[in-house]
Amino acid sequence: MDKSPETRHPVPAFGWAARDPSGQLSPFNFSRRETGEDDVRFKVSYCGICHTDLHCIKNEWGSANYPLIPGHEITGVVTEVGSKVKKVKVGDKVGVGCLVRSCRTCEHCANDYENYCPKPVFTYDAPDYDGTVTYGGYSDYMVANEHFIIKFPDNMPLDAGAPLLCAGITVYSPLKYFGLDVPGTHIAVAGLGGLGHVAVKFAKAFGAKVTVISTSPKKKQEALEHLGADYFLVSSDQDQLKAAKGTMDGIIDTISAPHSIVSLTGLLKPHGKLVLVGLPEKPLELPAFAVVPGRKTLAGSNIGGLKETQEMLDFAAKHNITSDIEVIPIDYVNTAMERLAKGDVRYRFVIDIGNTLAATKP
Ligand SMILES: NC(=O)c1ccc[n+]([C@@H]2O[C@H](COP(=O)([O-])OP(=O)(O)OC[C@H]3O[C@@H](n4cnc5c(N)ncnc54)[C@H](O)[C@@H]3O)[C@@H](O)[C@H]2O)c1
Ligand SMILES: [Zn+2]
Ligand SMILES: [Zn+2]
Repeated sequence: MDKSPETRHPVPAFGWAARDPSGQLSPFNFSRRETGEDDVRFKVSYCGICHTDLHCIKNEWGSANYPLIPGHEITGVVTEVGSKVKKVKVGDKVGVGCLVRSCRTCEHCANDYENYCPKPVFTYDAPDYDGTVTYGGYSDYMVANEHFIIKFPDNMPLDAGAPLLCAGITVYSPLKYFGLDVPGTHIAVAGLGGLGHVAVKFAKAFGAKVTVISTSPKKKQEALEHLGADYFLVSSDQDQLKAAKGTMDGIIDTISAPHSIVSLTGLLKPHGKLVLVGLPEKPLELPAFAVVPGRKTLAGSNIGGLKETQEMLDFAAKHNITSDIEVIPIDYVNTAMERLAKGDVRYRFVIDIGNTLAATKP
């Protein structure tokens, strides 16, 4: 097989790629496949910057292959559909999240959990079934099988809606699955970044009482007044942790860096559930005493299936939930990554691909 990214497929494409673990992104010519009979092609309008993009371009999980075009919160407008496509038509507003293929035959795919398929193809830096590598949404056009296309409701904006395709579903899915979507439940959200701030919005929409757990006291006023959280807890404040001990039904842990599990499980009621969605690059320490007394559950959750992603987006549209975003041009992306590493973003960077990418083409 032709290994050159530029000529591997018939359709020329352009994006920004990282070339090595410095994570610096720069213009990159590559190629995409033609629109197959089950495929949808769309012009990318916006792409969110997930912390996973940052972990990946810097090879923090040790699995990166370069050149790597990140981006899995991708929205745009359909430009071409294959002959068998029924879901959408040219001109429709659509999105693609973290997955672009799965086996579609295993028990997990059959149960709409493509995200737990043993043969998933992630949207970037993943081997596709034809042996080529996937490239993400910091690029001009996307092409994907219609099953992996999410339809955008009319009132859901393509910019502030984009982060829901990863951040949104990643927190919505565990709230539902672990029974934390019940009115009156006390939920904590640990880490108030891209995932965390939408977790607060979904938990409030489910009728929960919400505590934000953050390292930064500076975020308190905004969490309470703007995001609608009920309480705010500074994770380093032992007195506050003590006062909140044993009060929570569930915690969605979105923290991207190594941190203490035991100080979080201590906040749970007996039978409470701590659900990890953040993916720090180093192992977390788990003393048995964190979960055995009180029969607590420590669980994980990874994005969501396609049916649930559509359900999440429709729910968000109905409840006016979008991400709080800072829209940036593509040539700001390296600065945005530095700021994201420091937690300096309210709360998601979204790249204006549609209006800024083409001008950077060499
Ligand atoms: N499981 C999944 O399906 C999934 C999906 C998307 C992202 N992720 C992972 O989730 C994590 C968060 O992603 P994001 O895009 O929201 O990142 P983000 O950088 O926007 O948010 C992370 C937040 O955690 C805060 N934080 C760091 N250390 C903390 C501590 N000790 N206590 C409290 N807060 C702390 C940061 O200040 C930041 O606000 C990343 O590791 C990412 O890779 C997982
Ligand atoms: Zn993501
Ligand atoms: Zn499968």
